[in-house]
Amino acid sequence: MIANKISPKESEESPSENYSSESHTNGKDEKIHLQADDQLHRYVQLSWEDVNYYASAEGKRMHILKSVSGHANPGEFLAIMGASGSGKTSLLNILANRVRSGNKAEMTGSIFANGKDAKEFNISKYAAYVTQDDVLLPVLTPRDCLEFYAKLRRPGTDNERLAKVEEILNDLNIARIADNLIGNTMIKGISGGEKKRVCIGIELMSDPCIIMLDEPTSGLDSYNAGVVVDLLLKQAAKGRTIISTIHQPSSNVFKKFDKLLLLAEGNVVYHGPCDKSRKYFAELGYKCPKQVNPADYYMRILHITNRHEITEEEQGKLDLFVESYKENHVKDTETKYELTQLHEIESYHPNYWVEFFELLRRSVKTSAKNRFALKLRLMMSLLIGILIALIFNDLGNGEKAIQNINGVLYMLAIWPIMNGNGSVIMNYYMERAVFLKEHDEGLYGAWSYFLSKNIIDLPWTFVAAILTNVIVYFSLGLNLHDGSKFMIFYCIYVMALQCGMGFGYITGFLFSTVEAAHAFSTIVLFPLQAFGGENVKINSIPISWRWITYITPFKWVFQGYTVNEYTDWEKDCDTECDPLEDLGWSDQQWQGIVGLIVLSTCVRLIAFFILKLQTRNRRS
Ligand SMILES: Nc1ncnc2c1ncn2[C@@H]1O[C@H](COP(=O)(O)OP(=O)(O)OP(=O)(O)O)[C@@H](O)[C@H]1O
Repeated sequence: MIANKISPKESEESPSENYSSESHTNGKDEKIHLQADDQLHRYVQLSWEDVNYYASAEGKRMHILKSVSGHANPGEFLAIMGASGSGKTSLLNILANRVRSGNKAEMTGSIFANGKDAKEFNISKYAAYVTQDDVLLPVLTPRDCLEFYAKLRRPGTDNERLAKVEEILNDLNIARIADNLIGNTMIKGISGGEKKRVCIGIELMSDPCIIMLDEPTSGLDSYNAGVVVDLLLKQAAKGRTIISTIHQPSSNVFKKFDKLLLLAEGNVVYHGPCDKSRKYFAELGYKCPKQVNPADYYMRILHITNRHEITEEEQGKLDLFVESYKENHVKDTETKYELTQLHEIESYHPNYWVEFFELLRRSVKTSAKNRFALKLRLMMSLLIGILIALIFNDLGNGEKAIQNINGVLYMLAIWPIMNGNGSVIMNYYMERAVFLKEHDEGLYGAWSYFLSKNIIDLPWTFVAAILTNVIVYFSLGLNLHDGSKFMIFYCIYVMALQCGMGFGYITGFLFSTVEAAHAFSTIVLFPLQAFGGENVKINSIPISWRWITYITPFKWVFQGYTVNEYTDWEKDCDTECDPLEDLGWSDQQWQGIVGLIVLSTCVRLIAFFILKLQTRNRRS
């Protein structure tokens, strides 16, 4: 075999943009050439030199990767193996350009793609990354997922996109289950191996030259692990470069890998053909018995019980492996594929409206397919309506009626705000991981996502509101002076739901766990209820605290309801009572409504600002 090392300088000097020199092969004609006019169809050899990675945690600086060098060829499957904590994922993330040097982490070294320094262009345009967790929406089908990605990642006509979806479904052997729900622990769906194939399919949608995968077989039985590896080998056979971290492969799976990179405590201890690894370790005095899985054997000999207190024996073994590798390793970058100079390519980006429309379409699908959530929401609205109607069954007359009506109206102010807030938090956390992944990948922007969420919320708020409103309003006989009274009441209720949802978005976007979001929204909304005008009269709130009445949605909703109810009120009242004056506000209907609109708008703008800030921080 011919060992060679090609510097980026050499490649730049290459006259025909062909970076591979004649010395690569016995003759140029043996190379597999690029398909004509297909810019995406590049064969990419990734190599990395002297990569060091340091990270700080709890005041300690750790040297995670120690002068790691290596390469991955097009048409080959490179498996990165090593004990837990050896640095496999760190290396993969660095190669995928997912690690930035900063306060807590520092990375040195160079990465080249076909000889060109990856700092000079964005390697992620050529590479796809499949995370260890399957980040998918459980209520969609594999076809839904692929079609969504096809729309946002692929140029061309709809027919061409659909043809690509079919091609990938067939390639990955998931056409048979393409219309089944993906599922999760609550919803019965496709198997773990099939989910992993959907994740790979999603990445194939952008025709990547390199596919990087973080432990794609973890959690799968040996049969399914074999299926996933076979499918990846099929992709390698098309000239793609496959780099994958692998945890405990079976012997059957192990022998399928073309190349192996073994890490121990951040050091490379073997990098070369997988089938030659047995011989290599045998020569060092560590002969893997015939009937033993080499992957298990290597893990055993490389195992370190406690990396903070390495024993002498462990250190001796580690030194032997590291030094032997340094002395004996011969770099073999020969490949049968034509390697051309890479340059920055423009990824396909549809305009905002396409992003928005596709997100909206997906939200409609997820809402329609999530029948349980839909039924639950409707049942809740119905039950709350019936409960309030039963509790306030007899409103009475005079001052008693005022007290009861205030009570029922205040409950109808609290419920939609709390309900809107809670439902948004629950919904957002169900899809948060998917949103963040897709946004990080640049599939769509925060604006398209936020707008689509706000639009999809609308029909639900109208339906949920009408159920509760009709039951309560008519069974209790609230003000029916004319038809507009009910409509105003209904609109205020819908706006209250919308405002509550806005609060839900703020807390959802602020916190990374659903528990923290619920706790925070309770801490904020609960005290705000006290300033709504029913518990403590506005006039008796100290002046220095009165500003809170402007930012509490409960007050604006309650004011809107009460003005609507008590103007043209037809209940008997013995005393000279004026319920509105008593509450501390005028009979101007517009005040409550305008207050609510302004507050809802501010809340949504704040939510969007937080989302934008969070997503921008993540991307950078
Ligand atoms: N940003 C970071 N901050 C602190 N420690 C880190 C960071 N990145 C990696 N590490 C530490 O570096 C070591 C290697 O991590 P890495 O995830 O790369 O290992 P791994 O071989 O993939 O392990 P596993 O197989 O368990 O996933 C671990 O001890 C990990 O805790």
